[in-house]
Amino acid sequence: MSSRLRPRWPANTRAHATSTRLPVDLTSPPHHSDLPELVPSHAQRSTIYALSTPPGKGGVAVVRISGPDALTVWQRMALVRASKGKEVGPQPWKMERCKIVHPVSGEALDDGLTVYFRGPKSFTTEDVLELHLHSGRAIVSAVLNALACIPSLRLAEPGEFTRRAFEGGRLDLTQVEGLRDLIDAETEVQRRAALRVAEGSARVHLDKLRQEIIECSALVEALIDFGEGEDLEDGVYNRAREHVQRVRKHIHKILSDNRRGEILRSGIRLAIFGPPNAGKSSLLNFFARRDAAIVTPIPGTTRDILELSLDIGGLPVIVADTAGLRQTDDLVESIGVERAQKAVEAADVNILVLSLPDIITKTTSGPSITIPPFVSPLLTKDTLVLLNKVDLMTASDLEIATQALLDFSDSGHWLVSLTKDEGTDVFVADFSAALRARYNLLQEEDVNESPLITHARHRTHLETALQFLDAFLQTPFEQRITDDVVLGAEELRYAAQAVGQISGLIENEDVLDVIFRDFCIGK
Ligand SMILES: Nc1nc2c(ncn2[C@@H]2O[C@H](COP(=O)(O)OP(=O)(O)OP(=O)(O)O)[C@@H](O)[C@H]2O)c(=O)[nH]1
Ligand SMILES: [K+]
Ligand SMILES: [Mg+2]
Repeated sequence: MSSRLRPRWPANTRAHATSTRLPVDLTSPPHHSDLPELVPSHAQRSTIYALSTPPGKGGVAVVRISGPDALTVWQRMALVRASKGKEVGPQPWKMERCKIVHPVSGEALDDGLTVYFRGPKSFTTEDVLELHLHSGRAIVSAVLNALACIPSLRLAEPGEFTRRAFEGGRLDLTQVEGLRDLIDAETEVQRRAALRVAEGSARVHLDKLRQEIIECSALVEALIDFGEGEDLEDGVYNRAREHVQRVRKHIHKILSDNRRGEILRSGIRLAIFGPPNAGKSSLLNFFARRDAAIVTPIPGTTRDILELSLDIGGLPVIVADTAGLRQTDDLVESIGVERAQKAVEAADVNILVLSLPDIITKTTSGPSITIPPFVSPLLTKDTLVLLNKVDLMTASDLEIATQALLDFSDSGHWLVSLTKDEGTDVFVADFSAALRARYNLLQEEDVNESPLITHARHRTHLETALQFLDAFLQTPFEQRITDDVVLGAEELRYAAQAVGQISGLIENEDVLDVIFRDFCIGK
């Protein structure tokens, strides 16, 4: 065996590799084991506590305690009536009625319930105690103050319970994000998608992907171990190459998802646009079911963009009402028109509102539709079109108009009267169906096909992985022999590492801090 290749991961290969060949410099060192140690020693851990339910008056408040002294807290603060012959101690995973008392004075603070979760079978994987109290300001603050009297305890940081669950290996980072998205979910679609991720759908998928890359790198490493100089088996190398090509294709497919997961998580950006007085603000108010925007018969009423986060047919949609598009000398209005154009370009979905009587013209050769000049540049094949004010049309005019509309829009158009509430039911049903179709949510079950990328962070790491795989594929076999097979294996390792980072393997502290900071205290 070549002595140059014998040490599998010489300390200097990384420096060589990152400075000359690799597309991205990952500052973390290459890992020898596939699964870096995630579980830190619990020995020096402090015991944390916090109120885990919203503060204020209510049925129940839950104070959560996690860490090595959870049991001590039970012993000092939970007064259980001991039945004869029974040993007094918490029965793990069972709710027990007790008096909650002050650990120093012994004064009764509340009559409540406790549950003791013995680690590692708990949310944080540590010993966890839950105190279920009556929810009231004085009760909760008395109990929190009492806990503060136990010297080894401290108040939890935001998201610290979840962070411990992550560090204990109970959740990977996608599950942590899924859990946060679940709590933040405002629509059915968001709730279902987040629940799937929290349950580990992305974790499983990514784990498999990472394993596949590791298998590729094992094949290449086999060459390093057994290859004899010029006689390296090209069969093995080609097998690895084919395998890498498959993985590359898979990642590429995940990345070409039209940002579906991210859009569903943060909301579909919908811009309402059209000429003045078409009924754009009326449409926003219709979606919102309240008078959110000013509606008047004066053209140019809306000047600035008005955005609302709404639930439309179970989908999260951020709806923007915009200024009517027209040529104007009014400075304020012209800024509004400019903003409207930008909003249309930035939106995920656009809906054009037109006043039907205003766009139908009767010519000698029959009726025709005229799209106002300011509007037509923004009209694309994906634009949805709402033809409003049908109540102002006579039945015969409407029939003529319908004929003229046949080939009007690829993505669908609807005839409505927003003031008379005509055609609006069909419109809402069709409109949300069109959105669902666009985001692959045709059936309820399709949500179970939850998107893999729900955060920009995931996309970044997958793109990095793709770059490493490409770097590997760029070098042909012949060059590998004379060049450096170790480098090829390393490129694959970096790719595996990048995928692993999505799950939180070797994610850096700053990134973790940002992710957990968005949780509230007690979660
Ligand atoms: N007859 C009739 N009038 C309508 C209908 N929808 C809206 N209108 C009226 O049309 C006028 C303009 O409506 P808006 O919602 O303010 O129109 P807009 O497109 O937001 O107008 P700008 O903000 O000025 O660009 C108001 O007087 C509405 O009451 C409809 O279906 N039928
Ligand atoms: K108006
Ligand atoms: Mg308006």
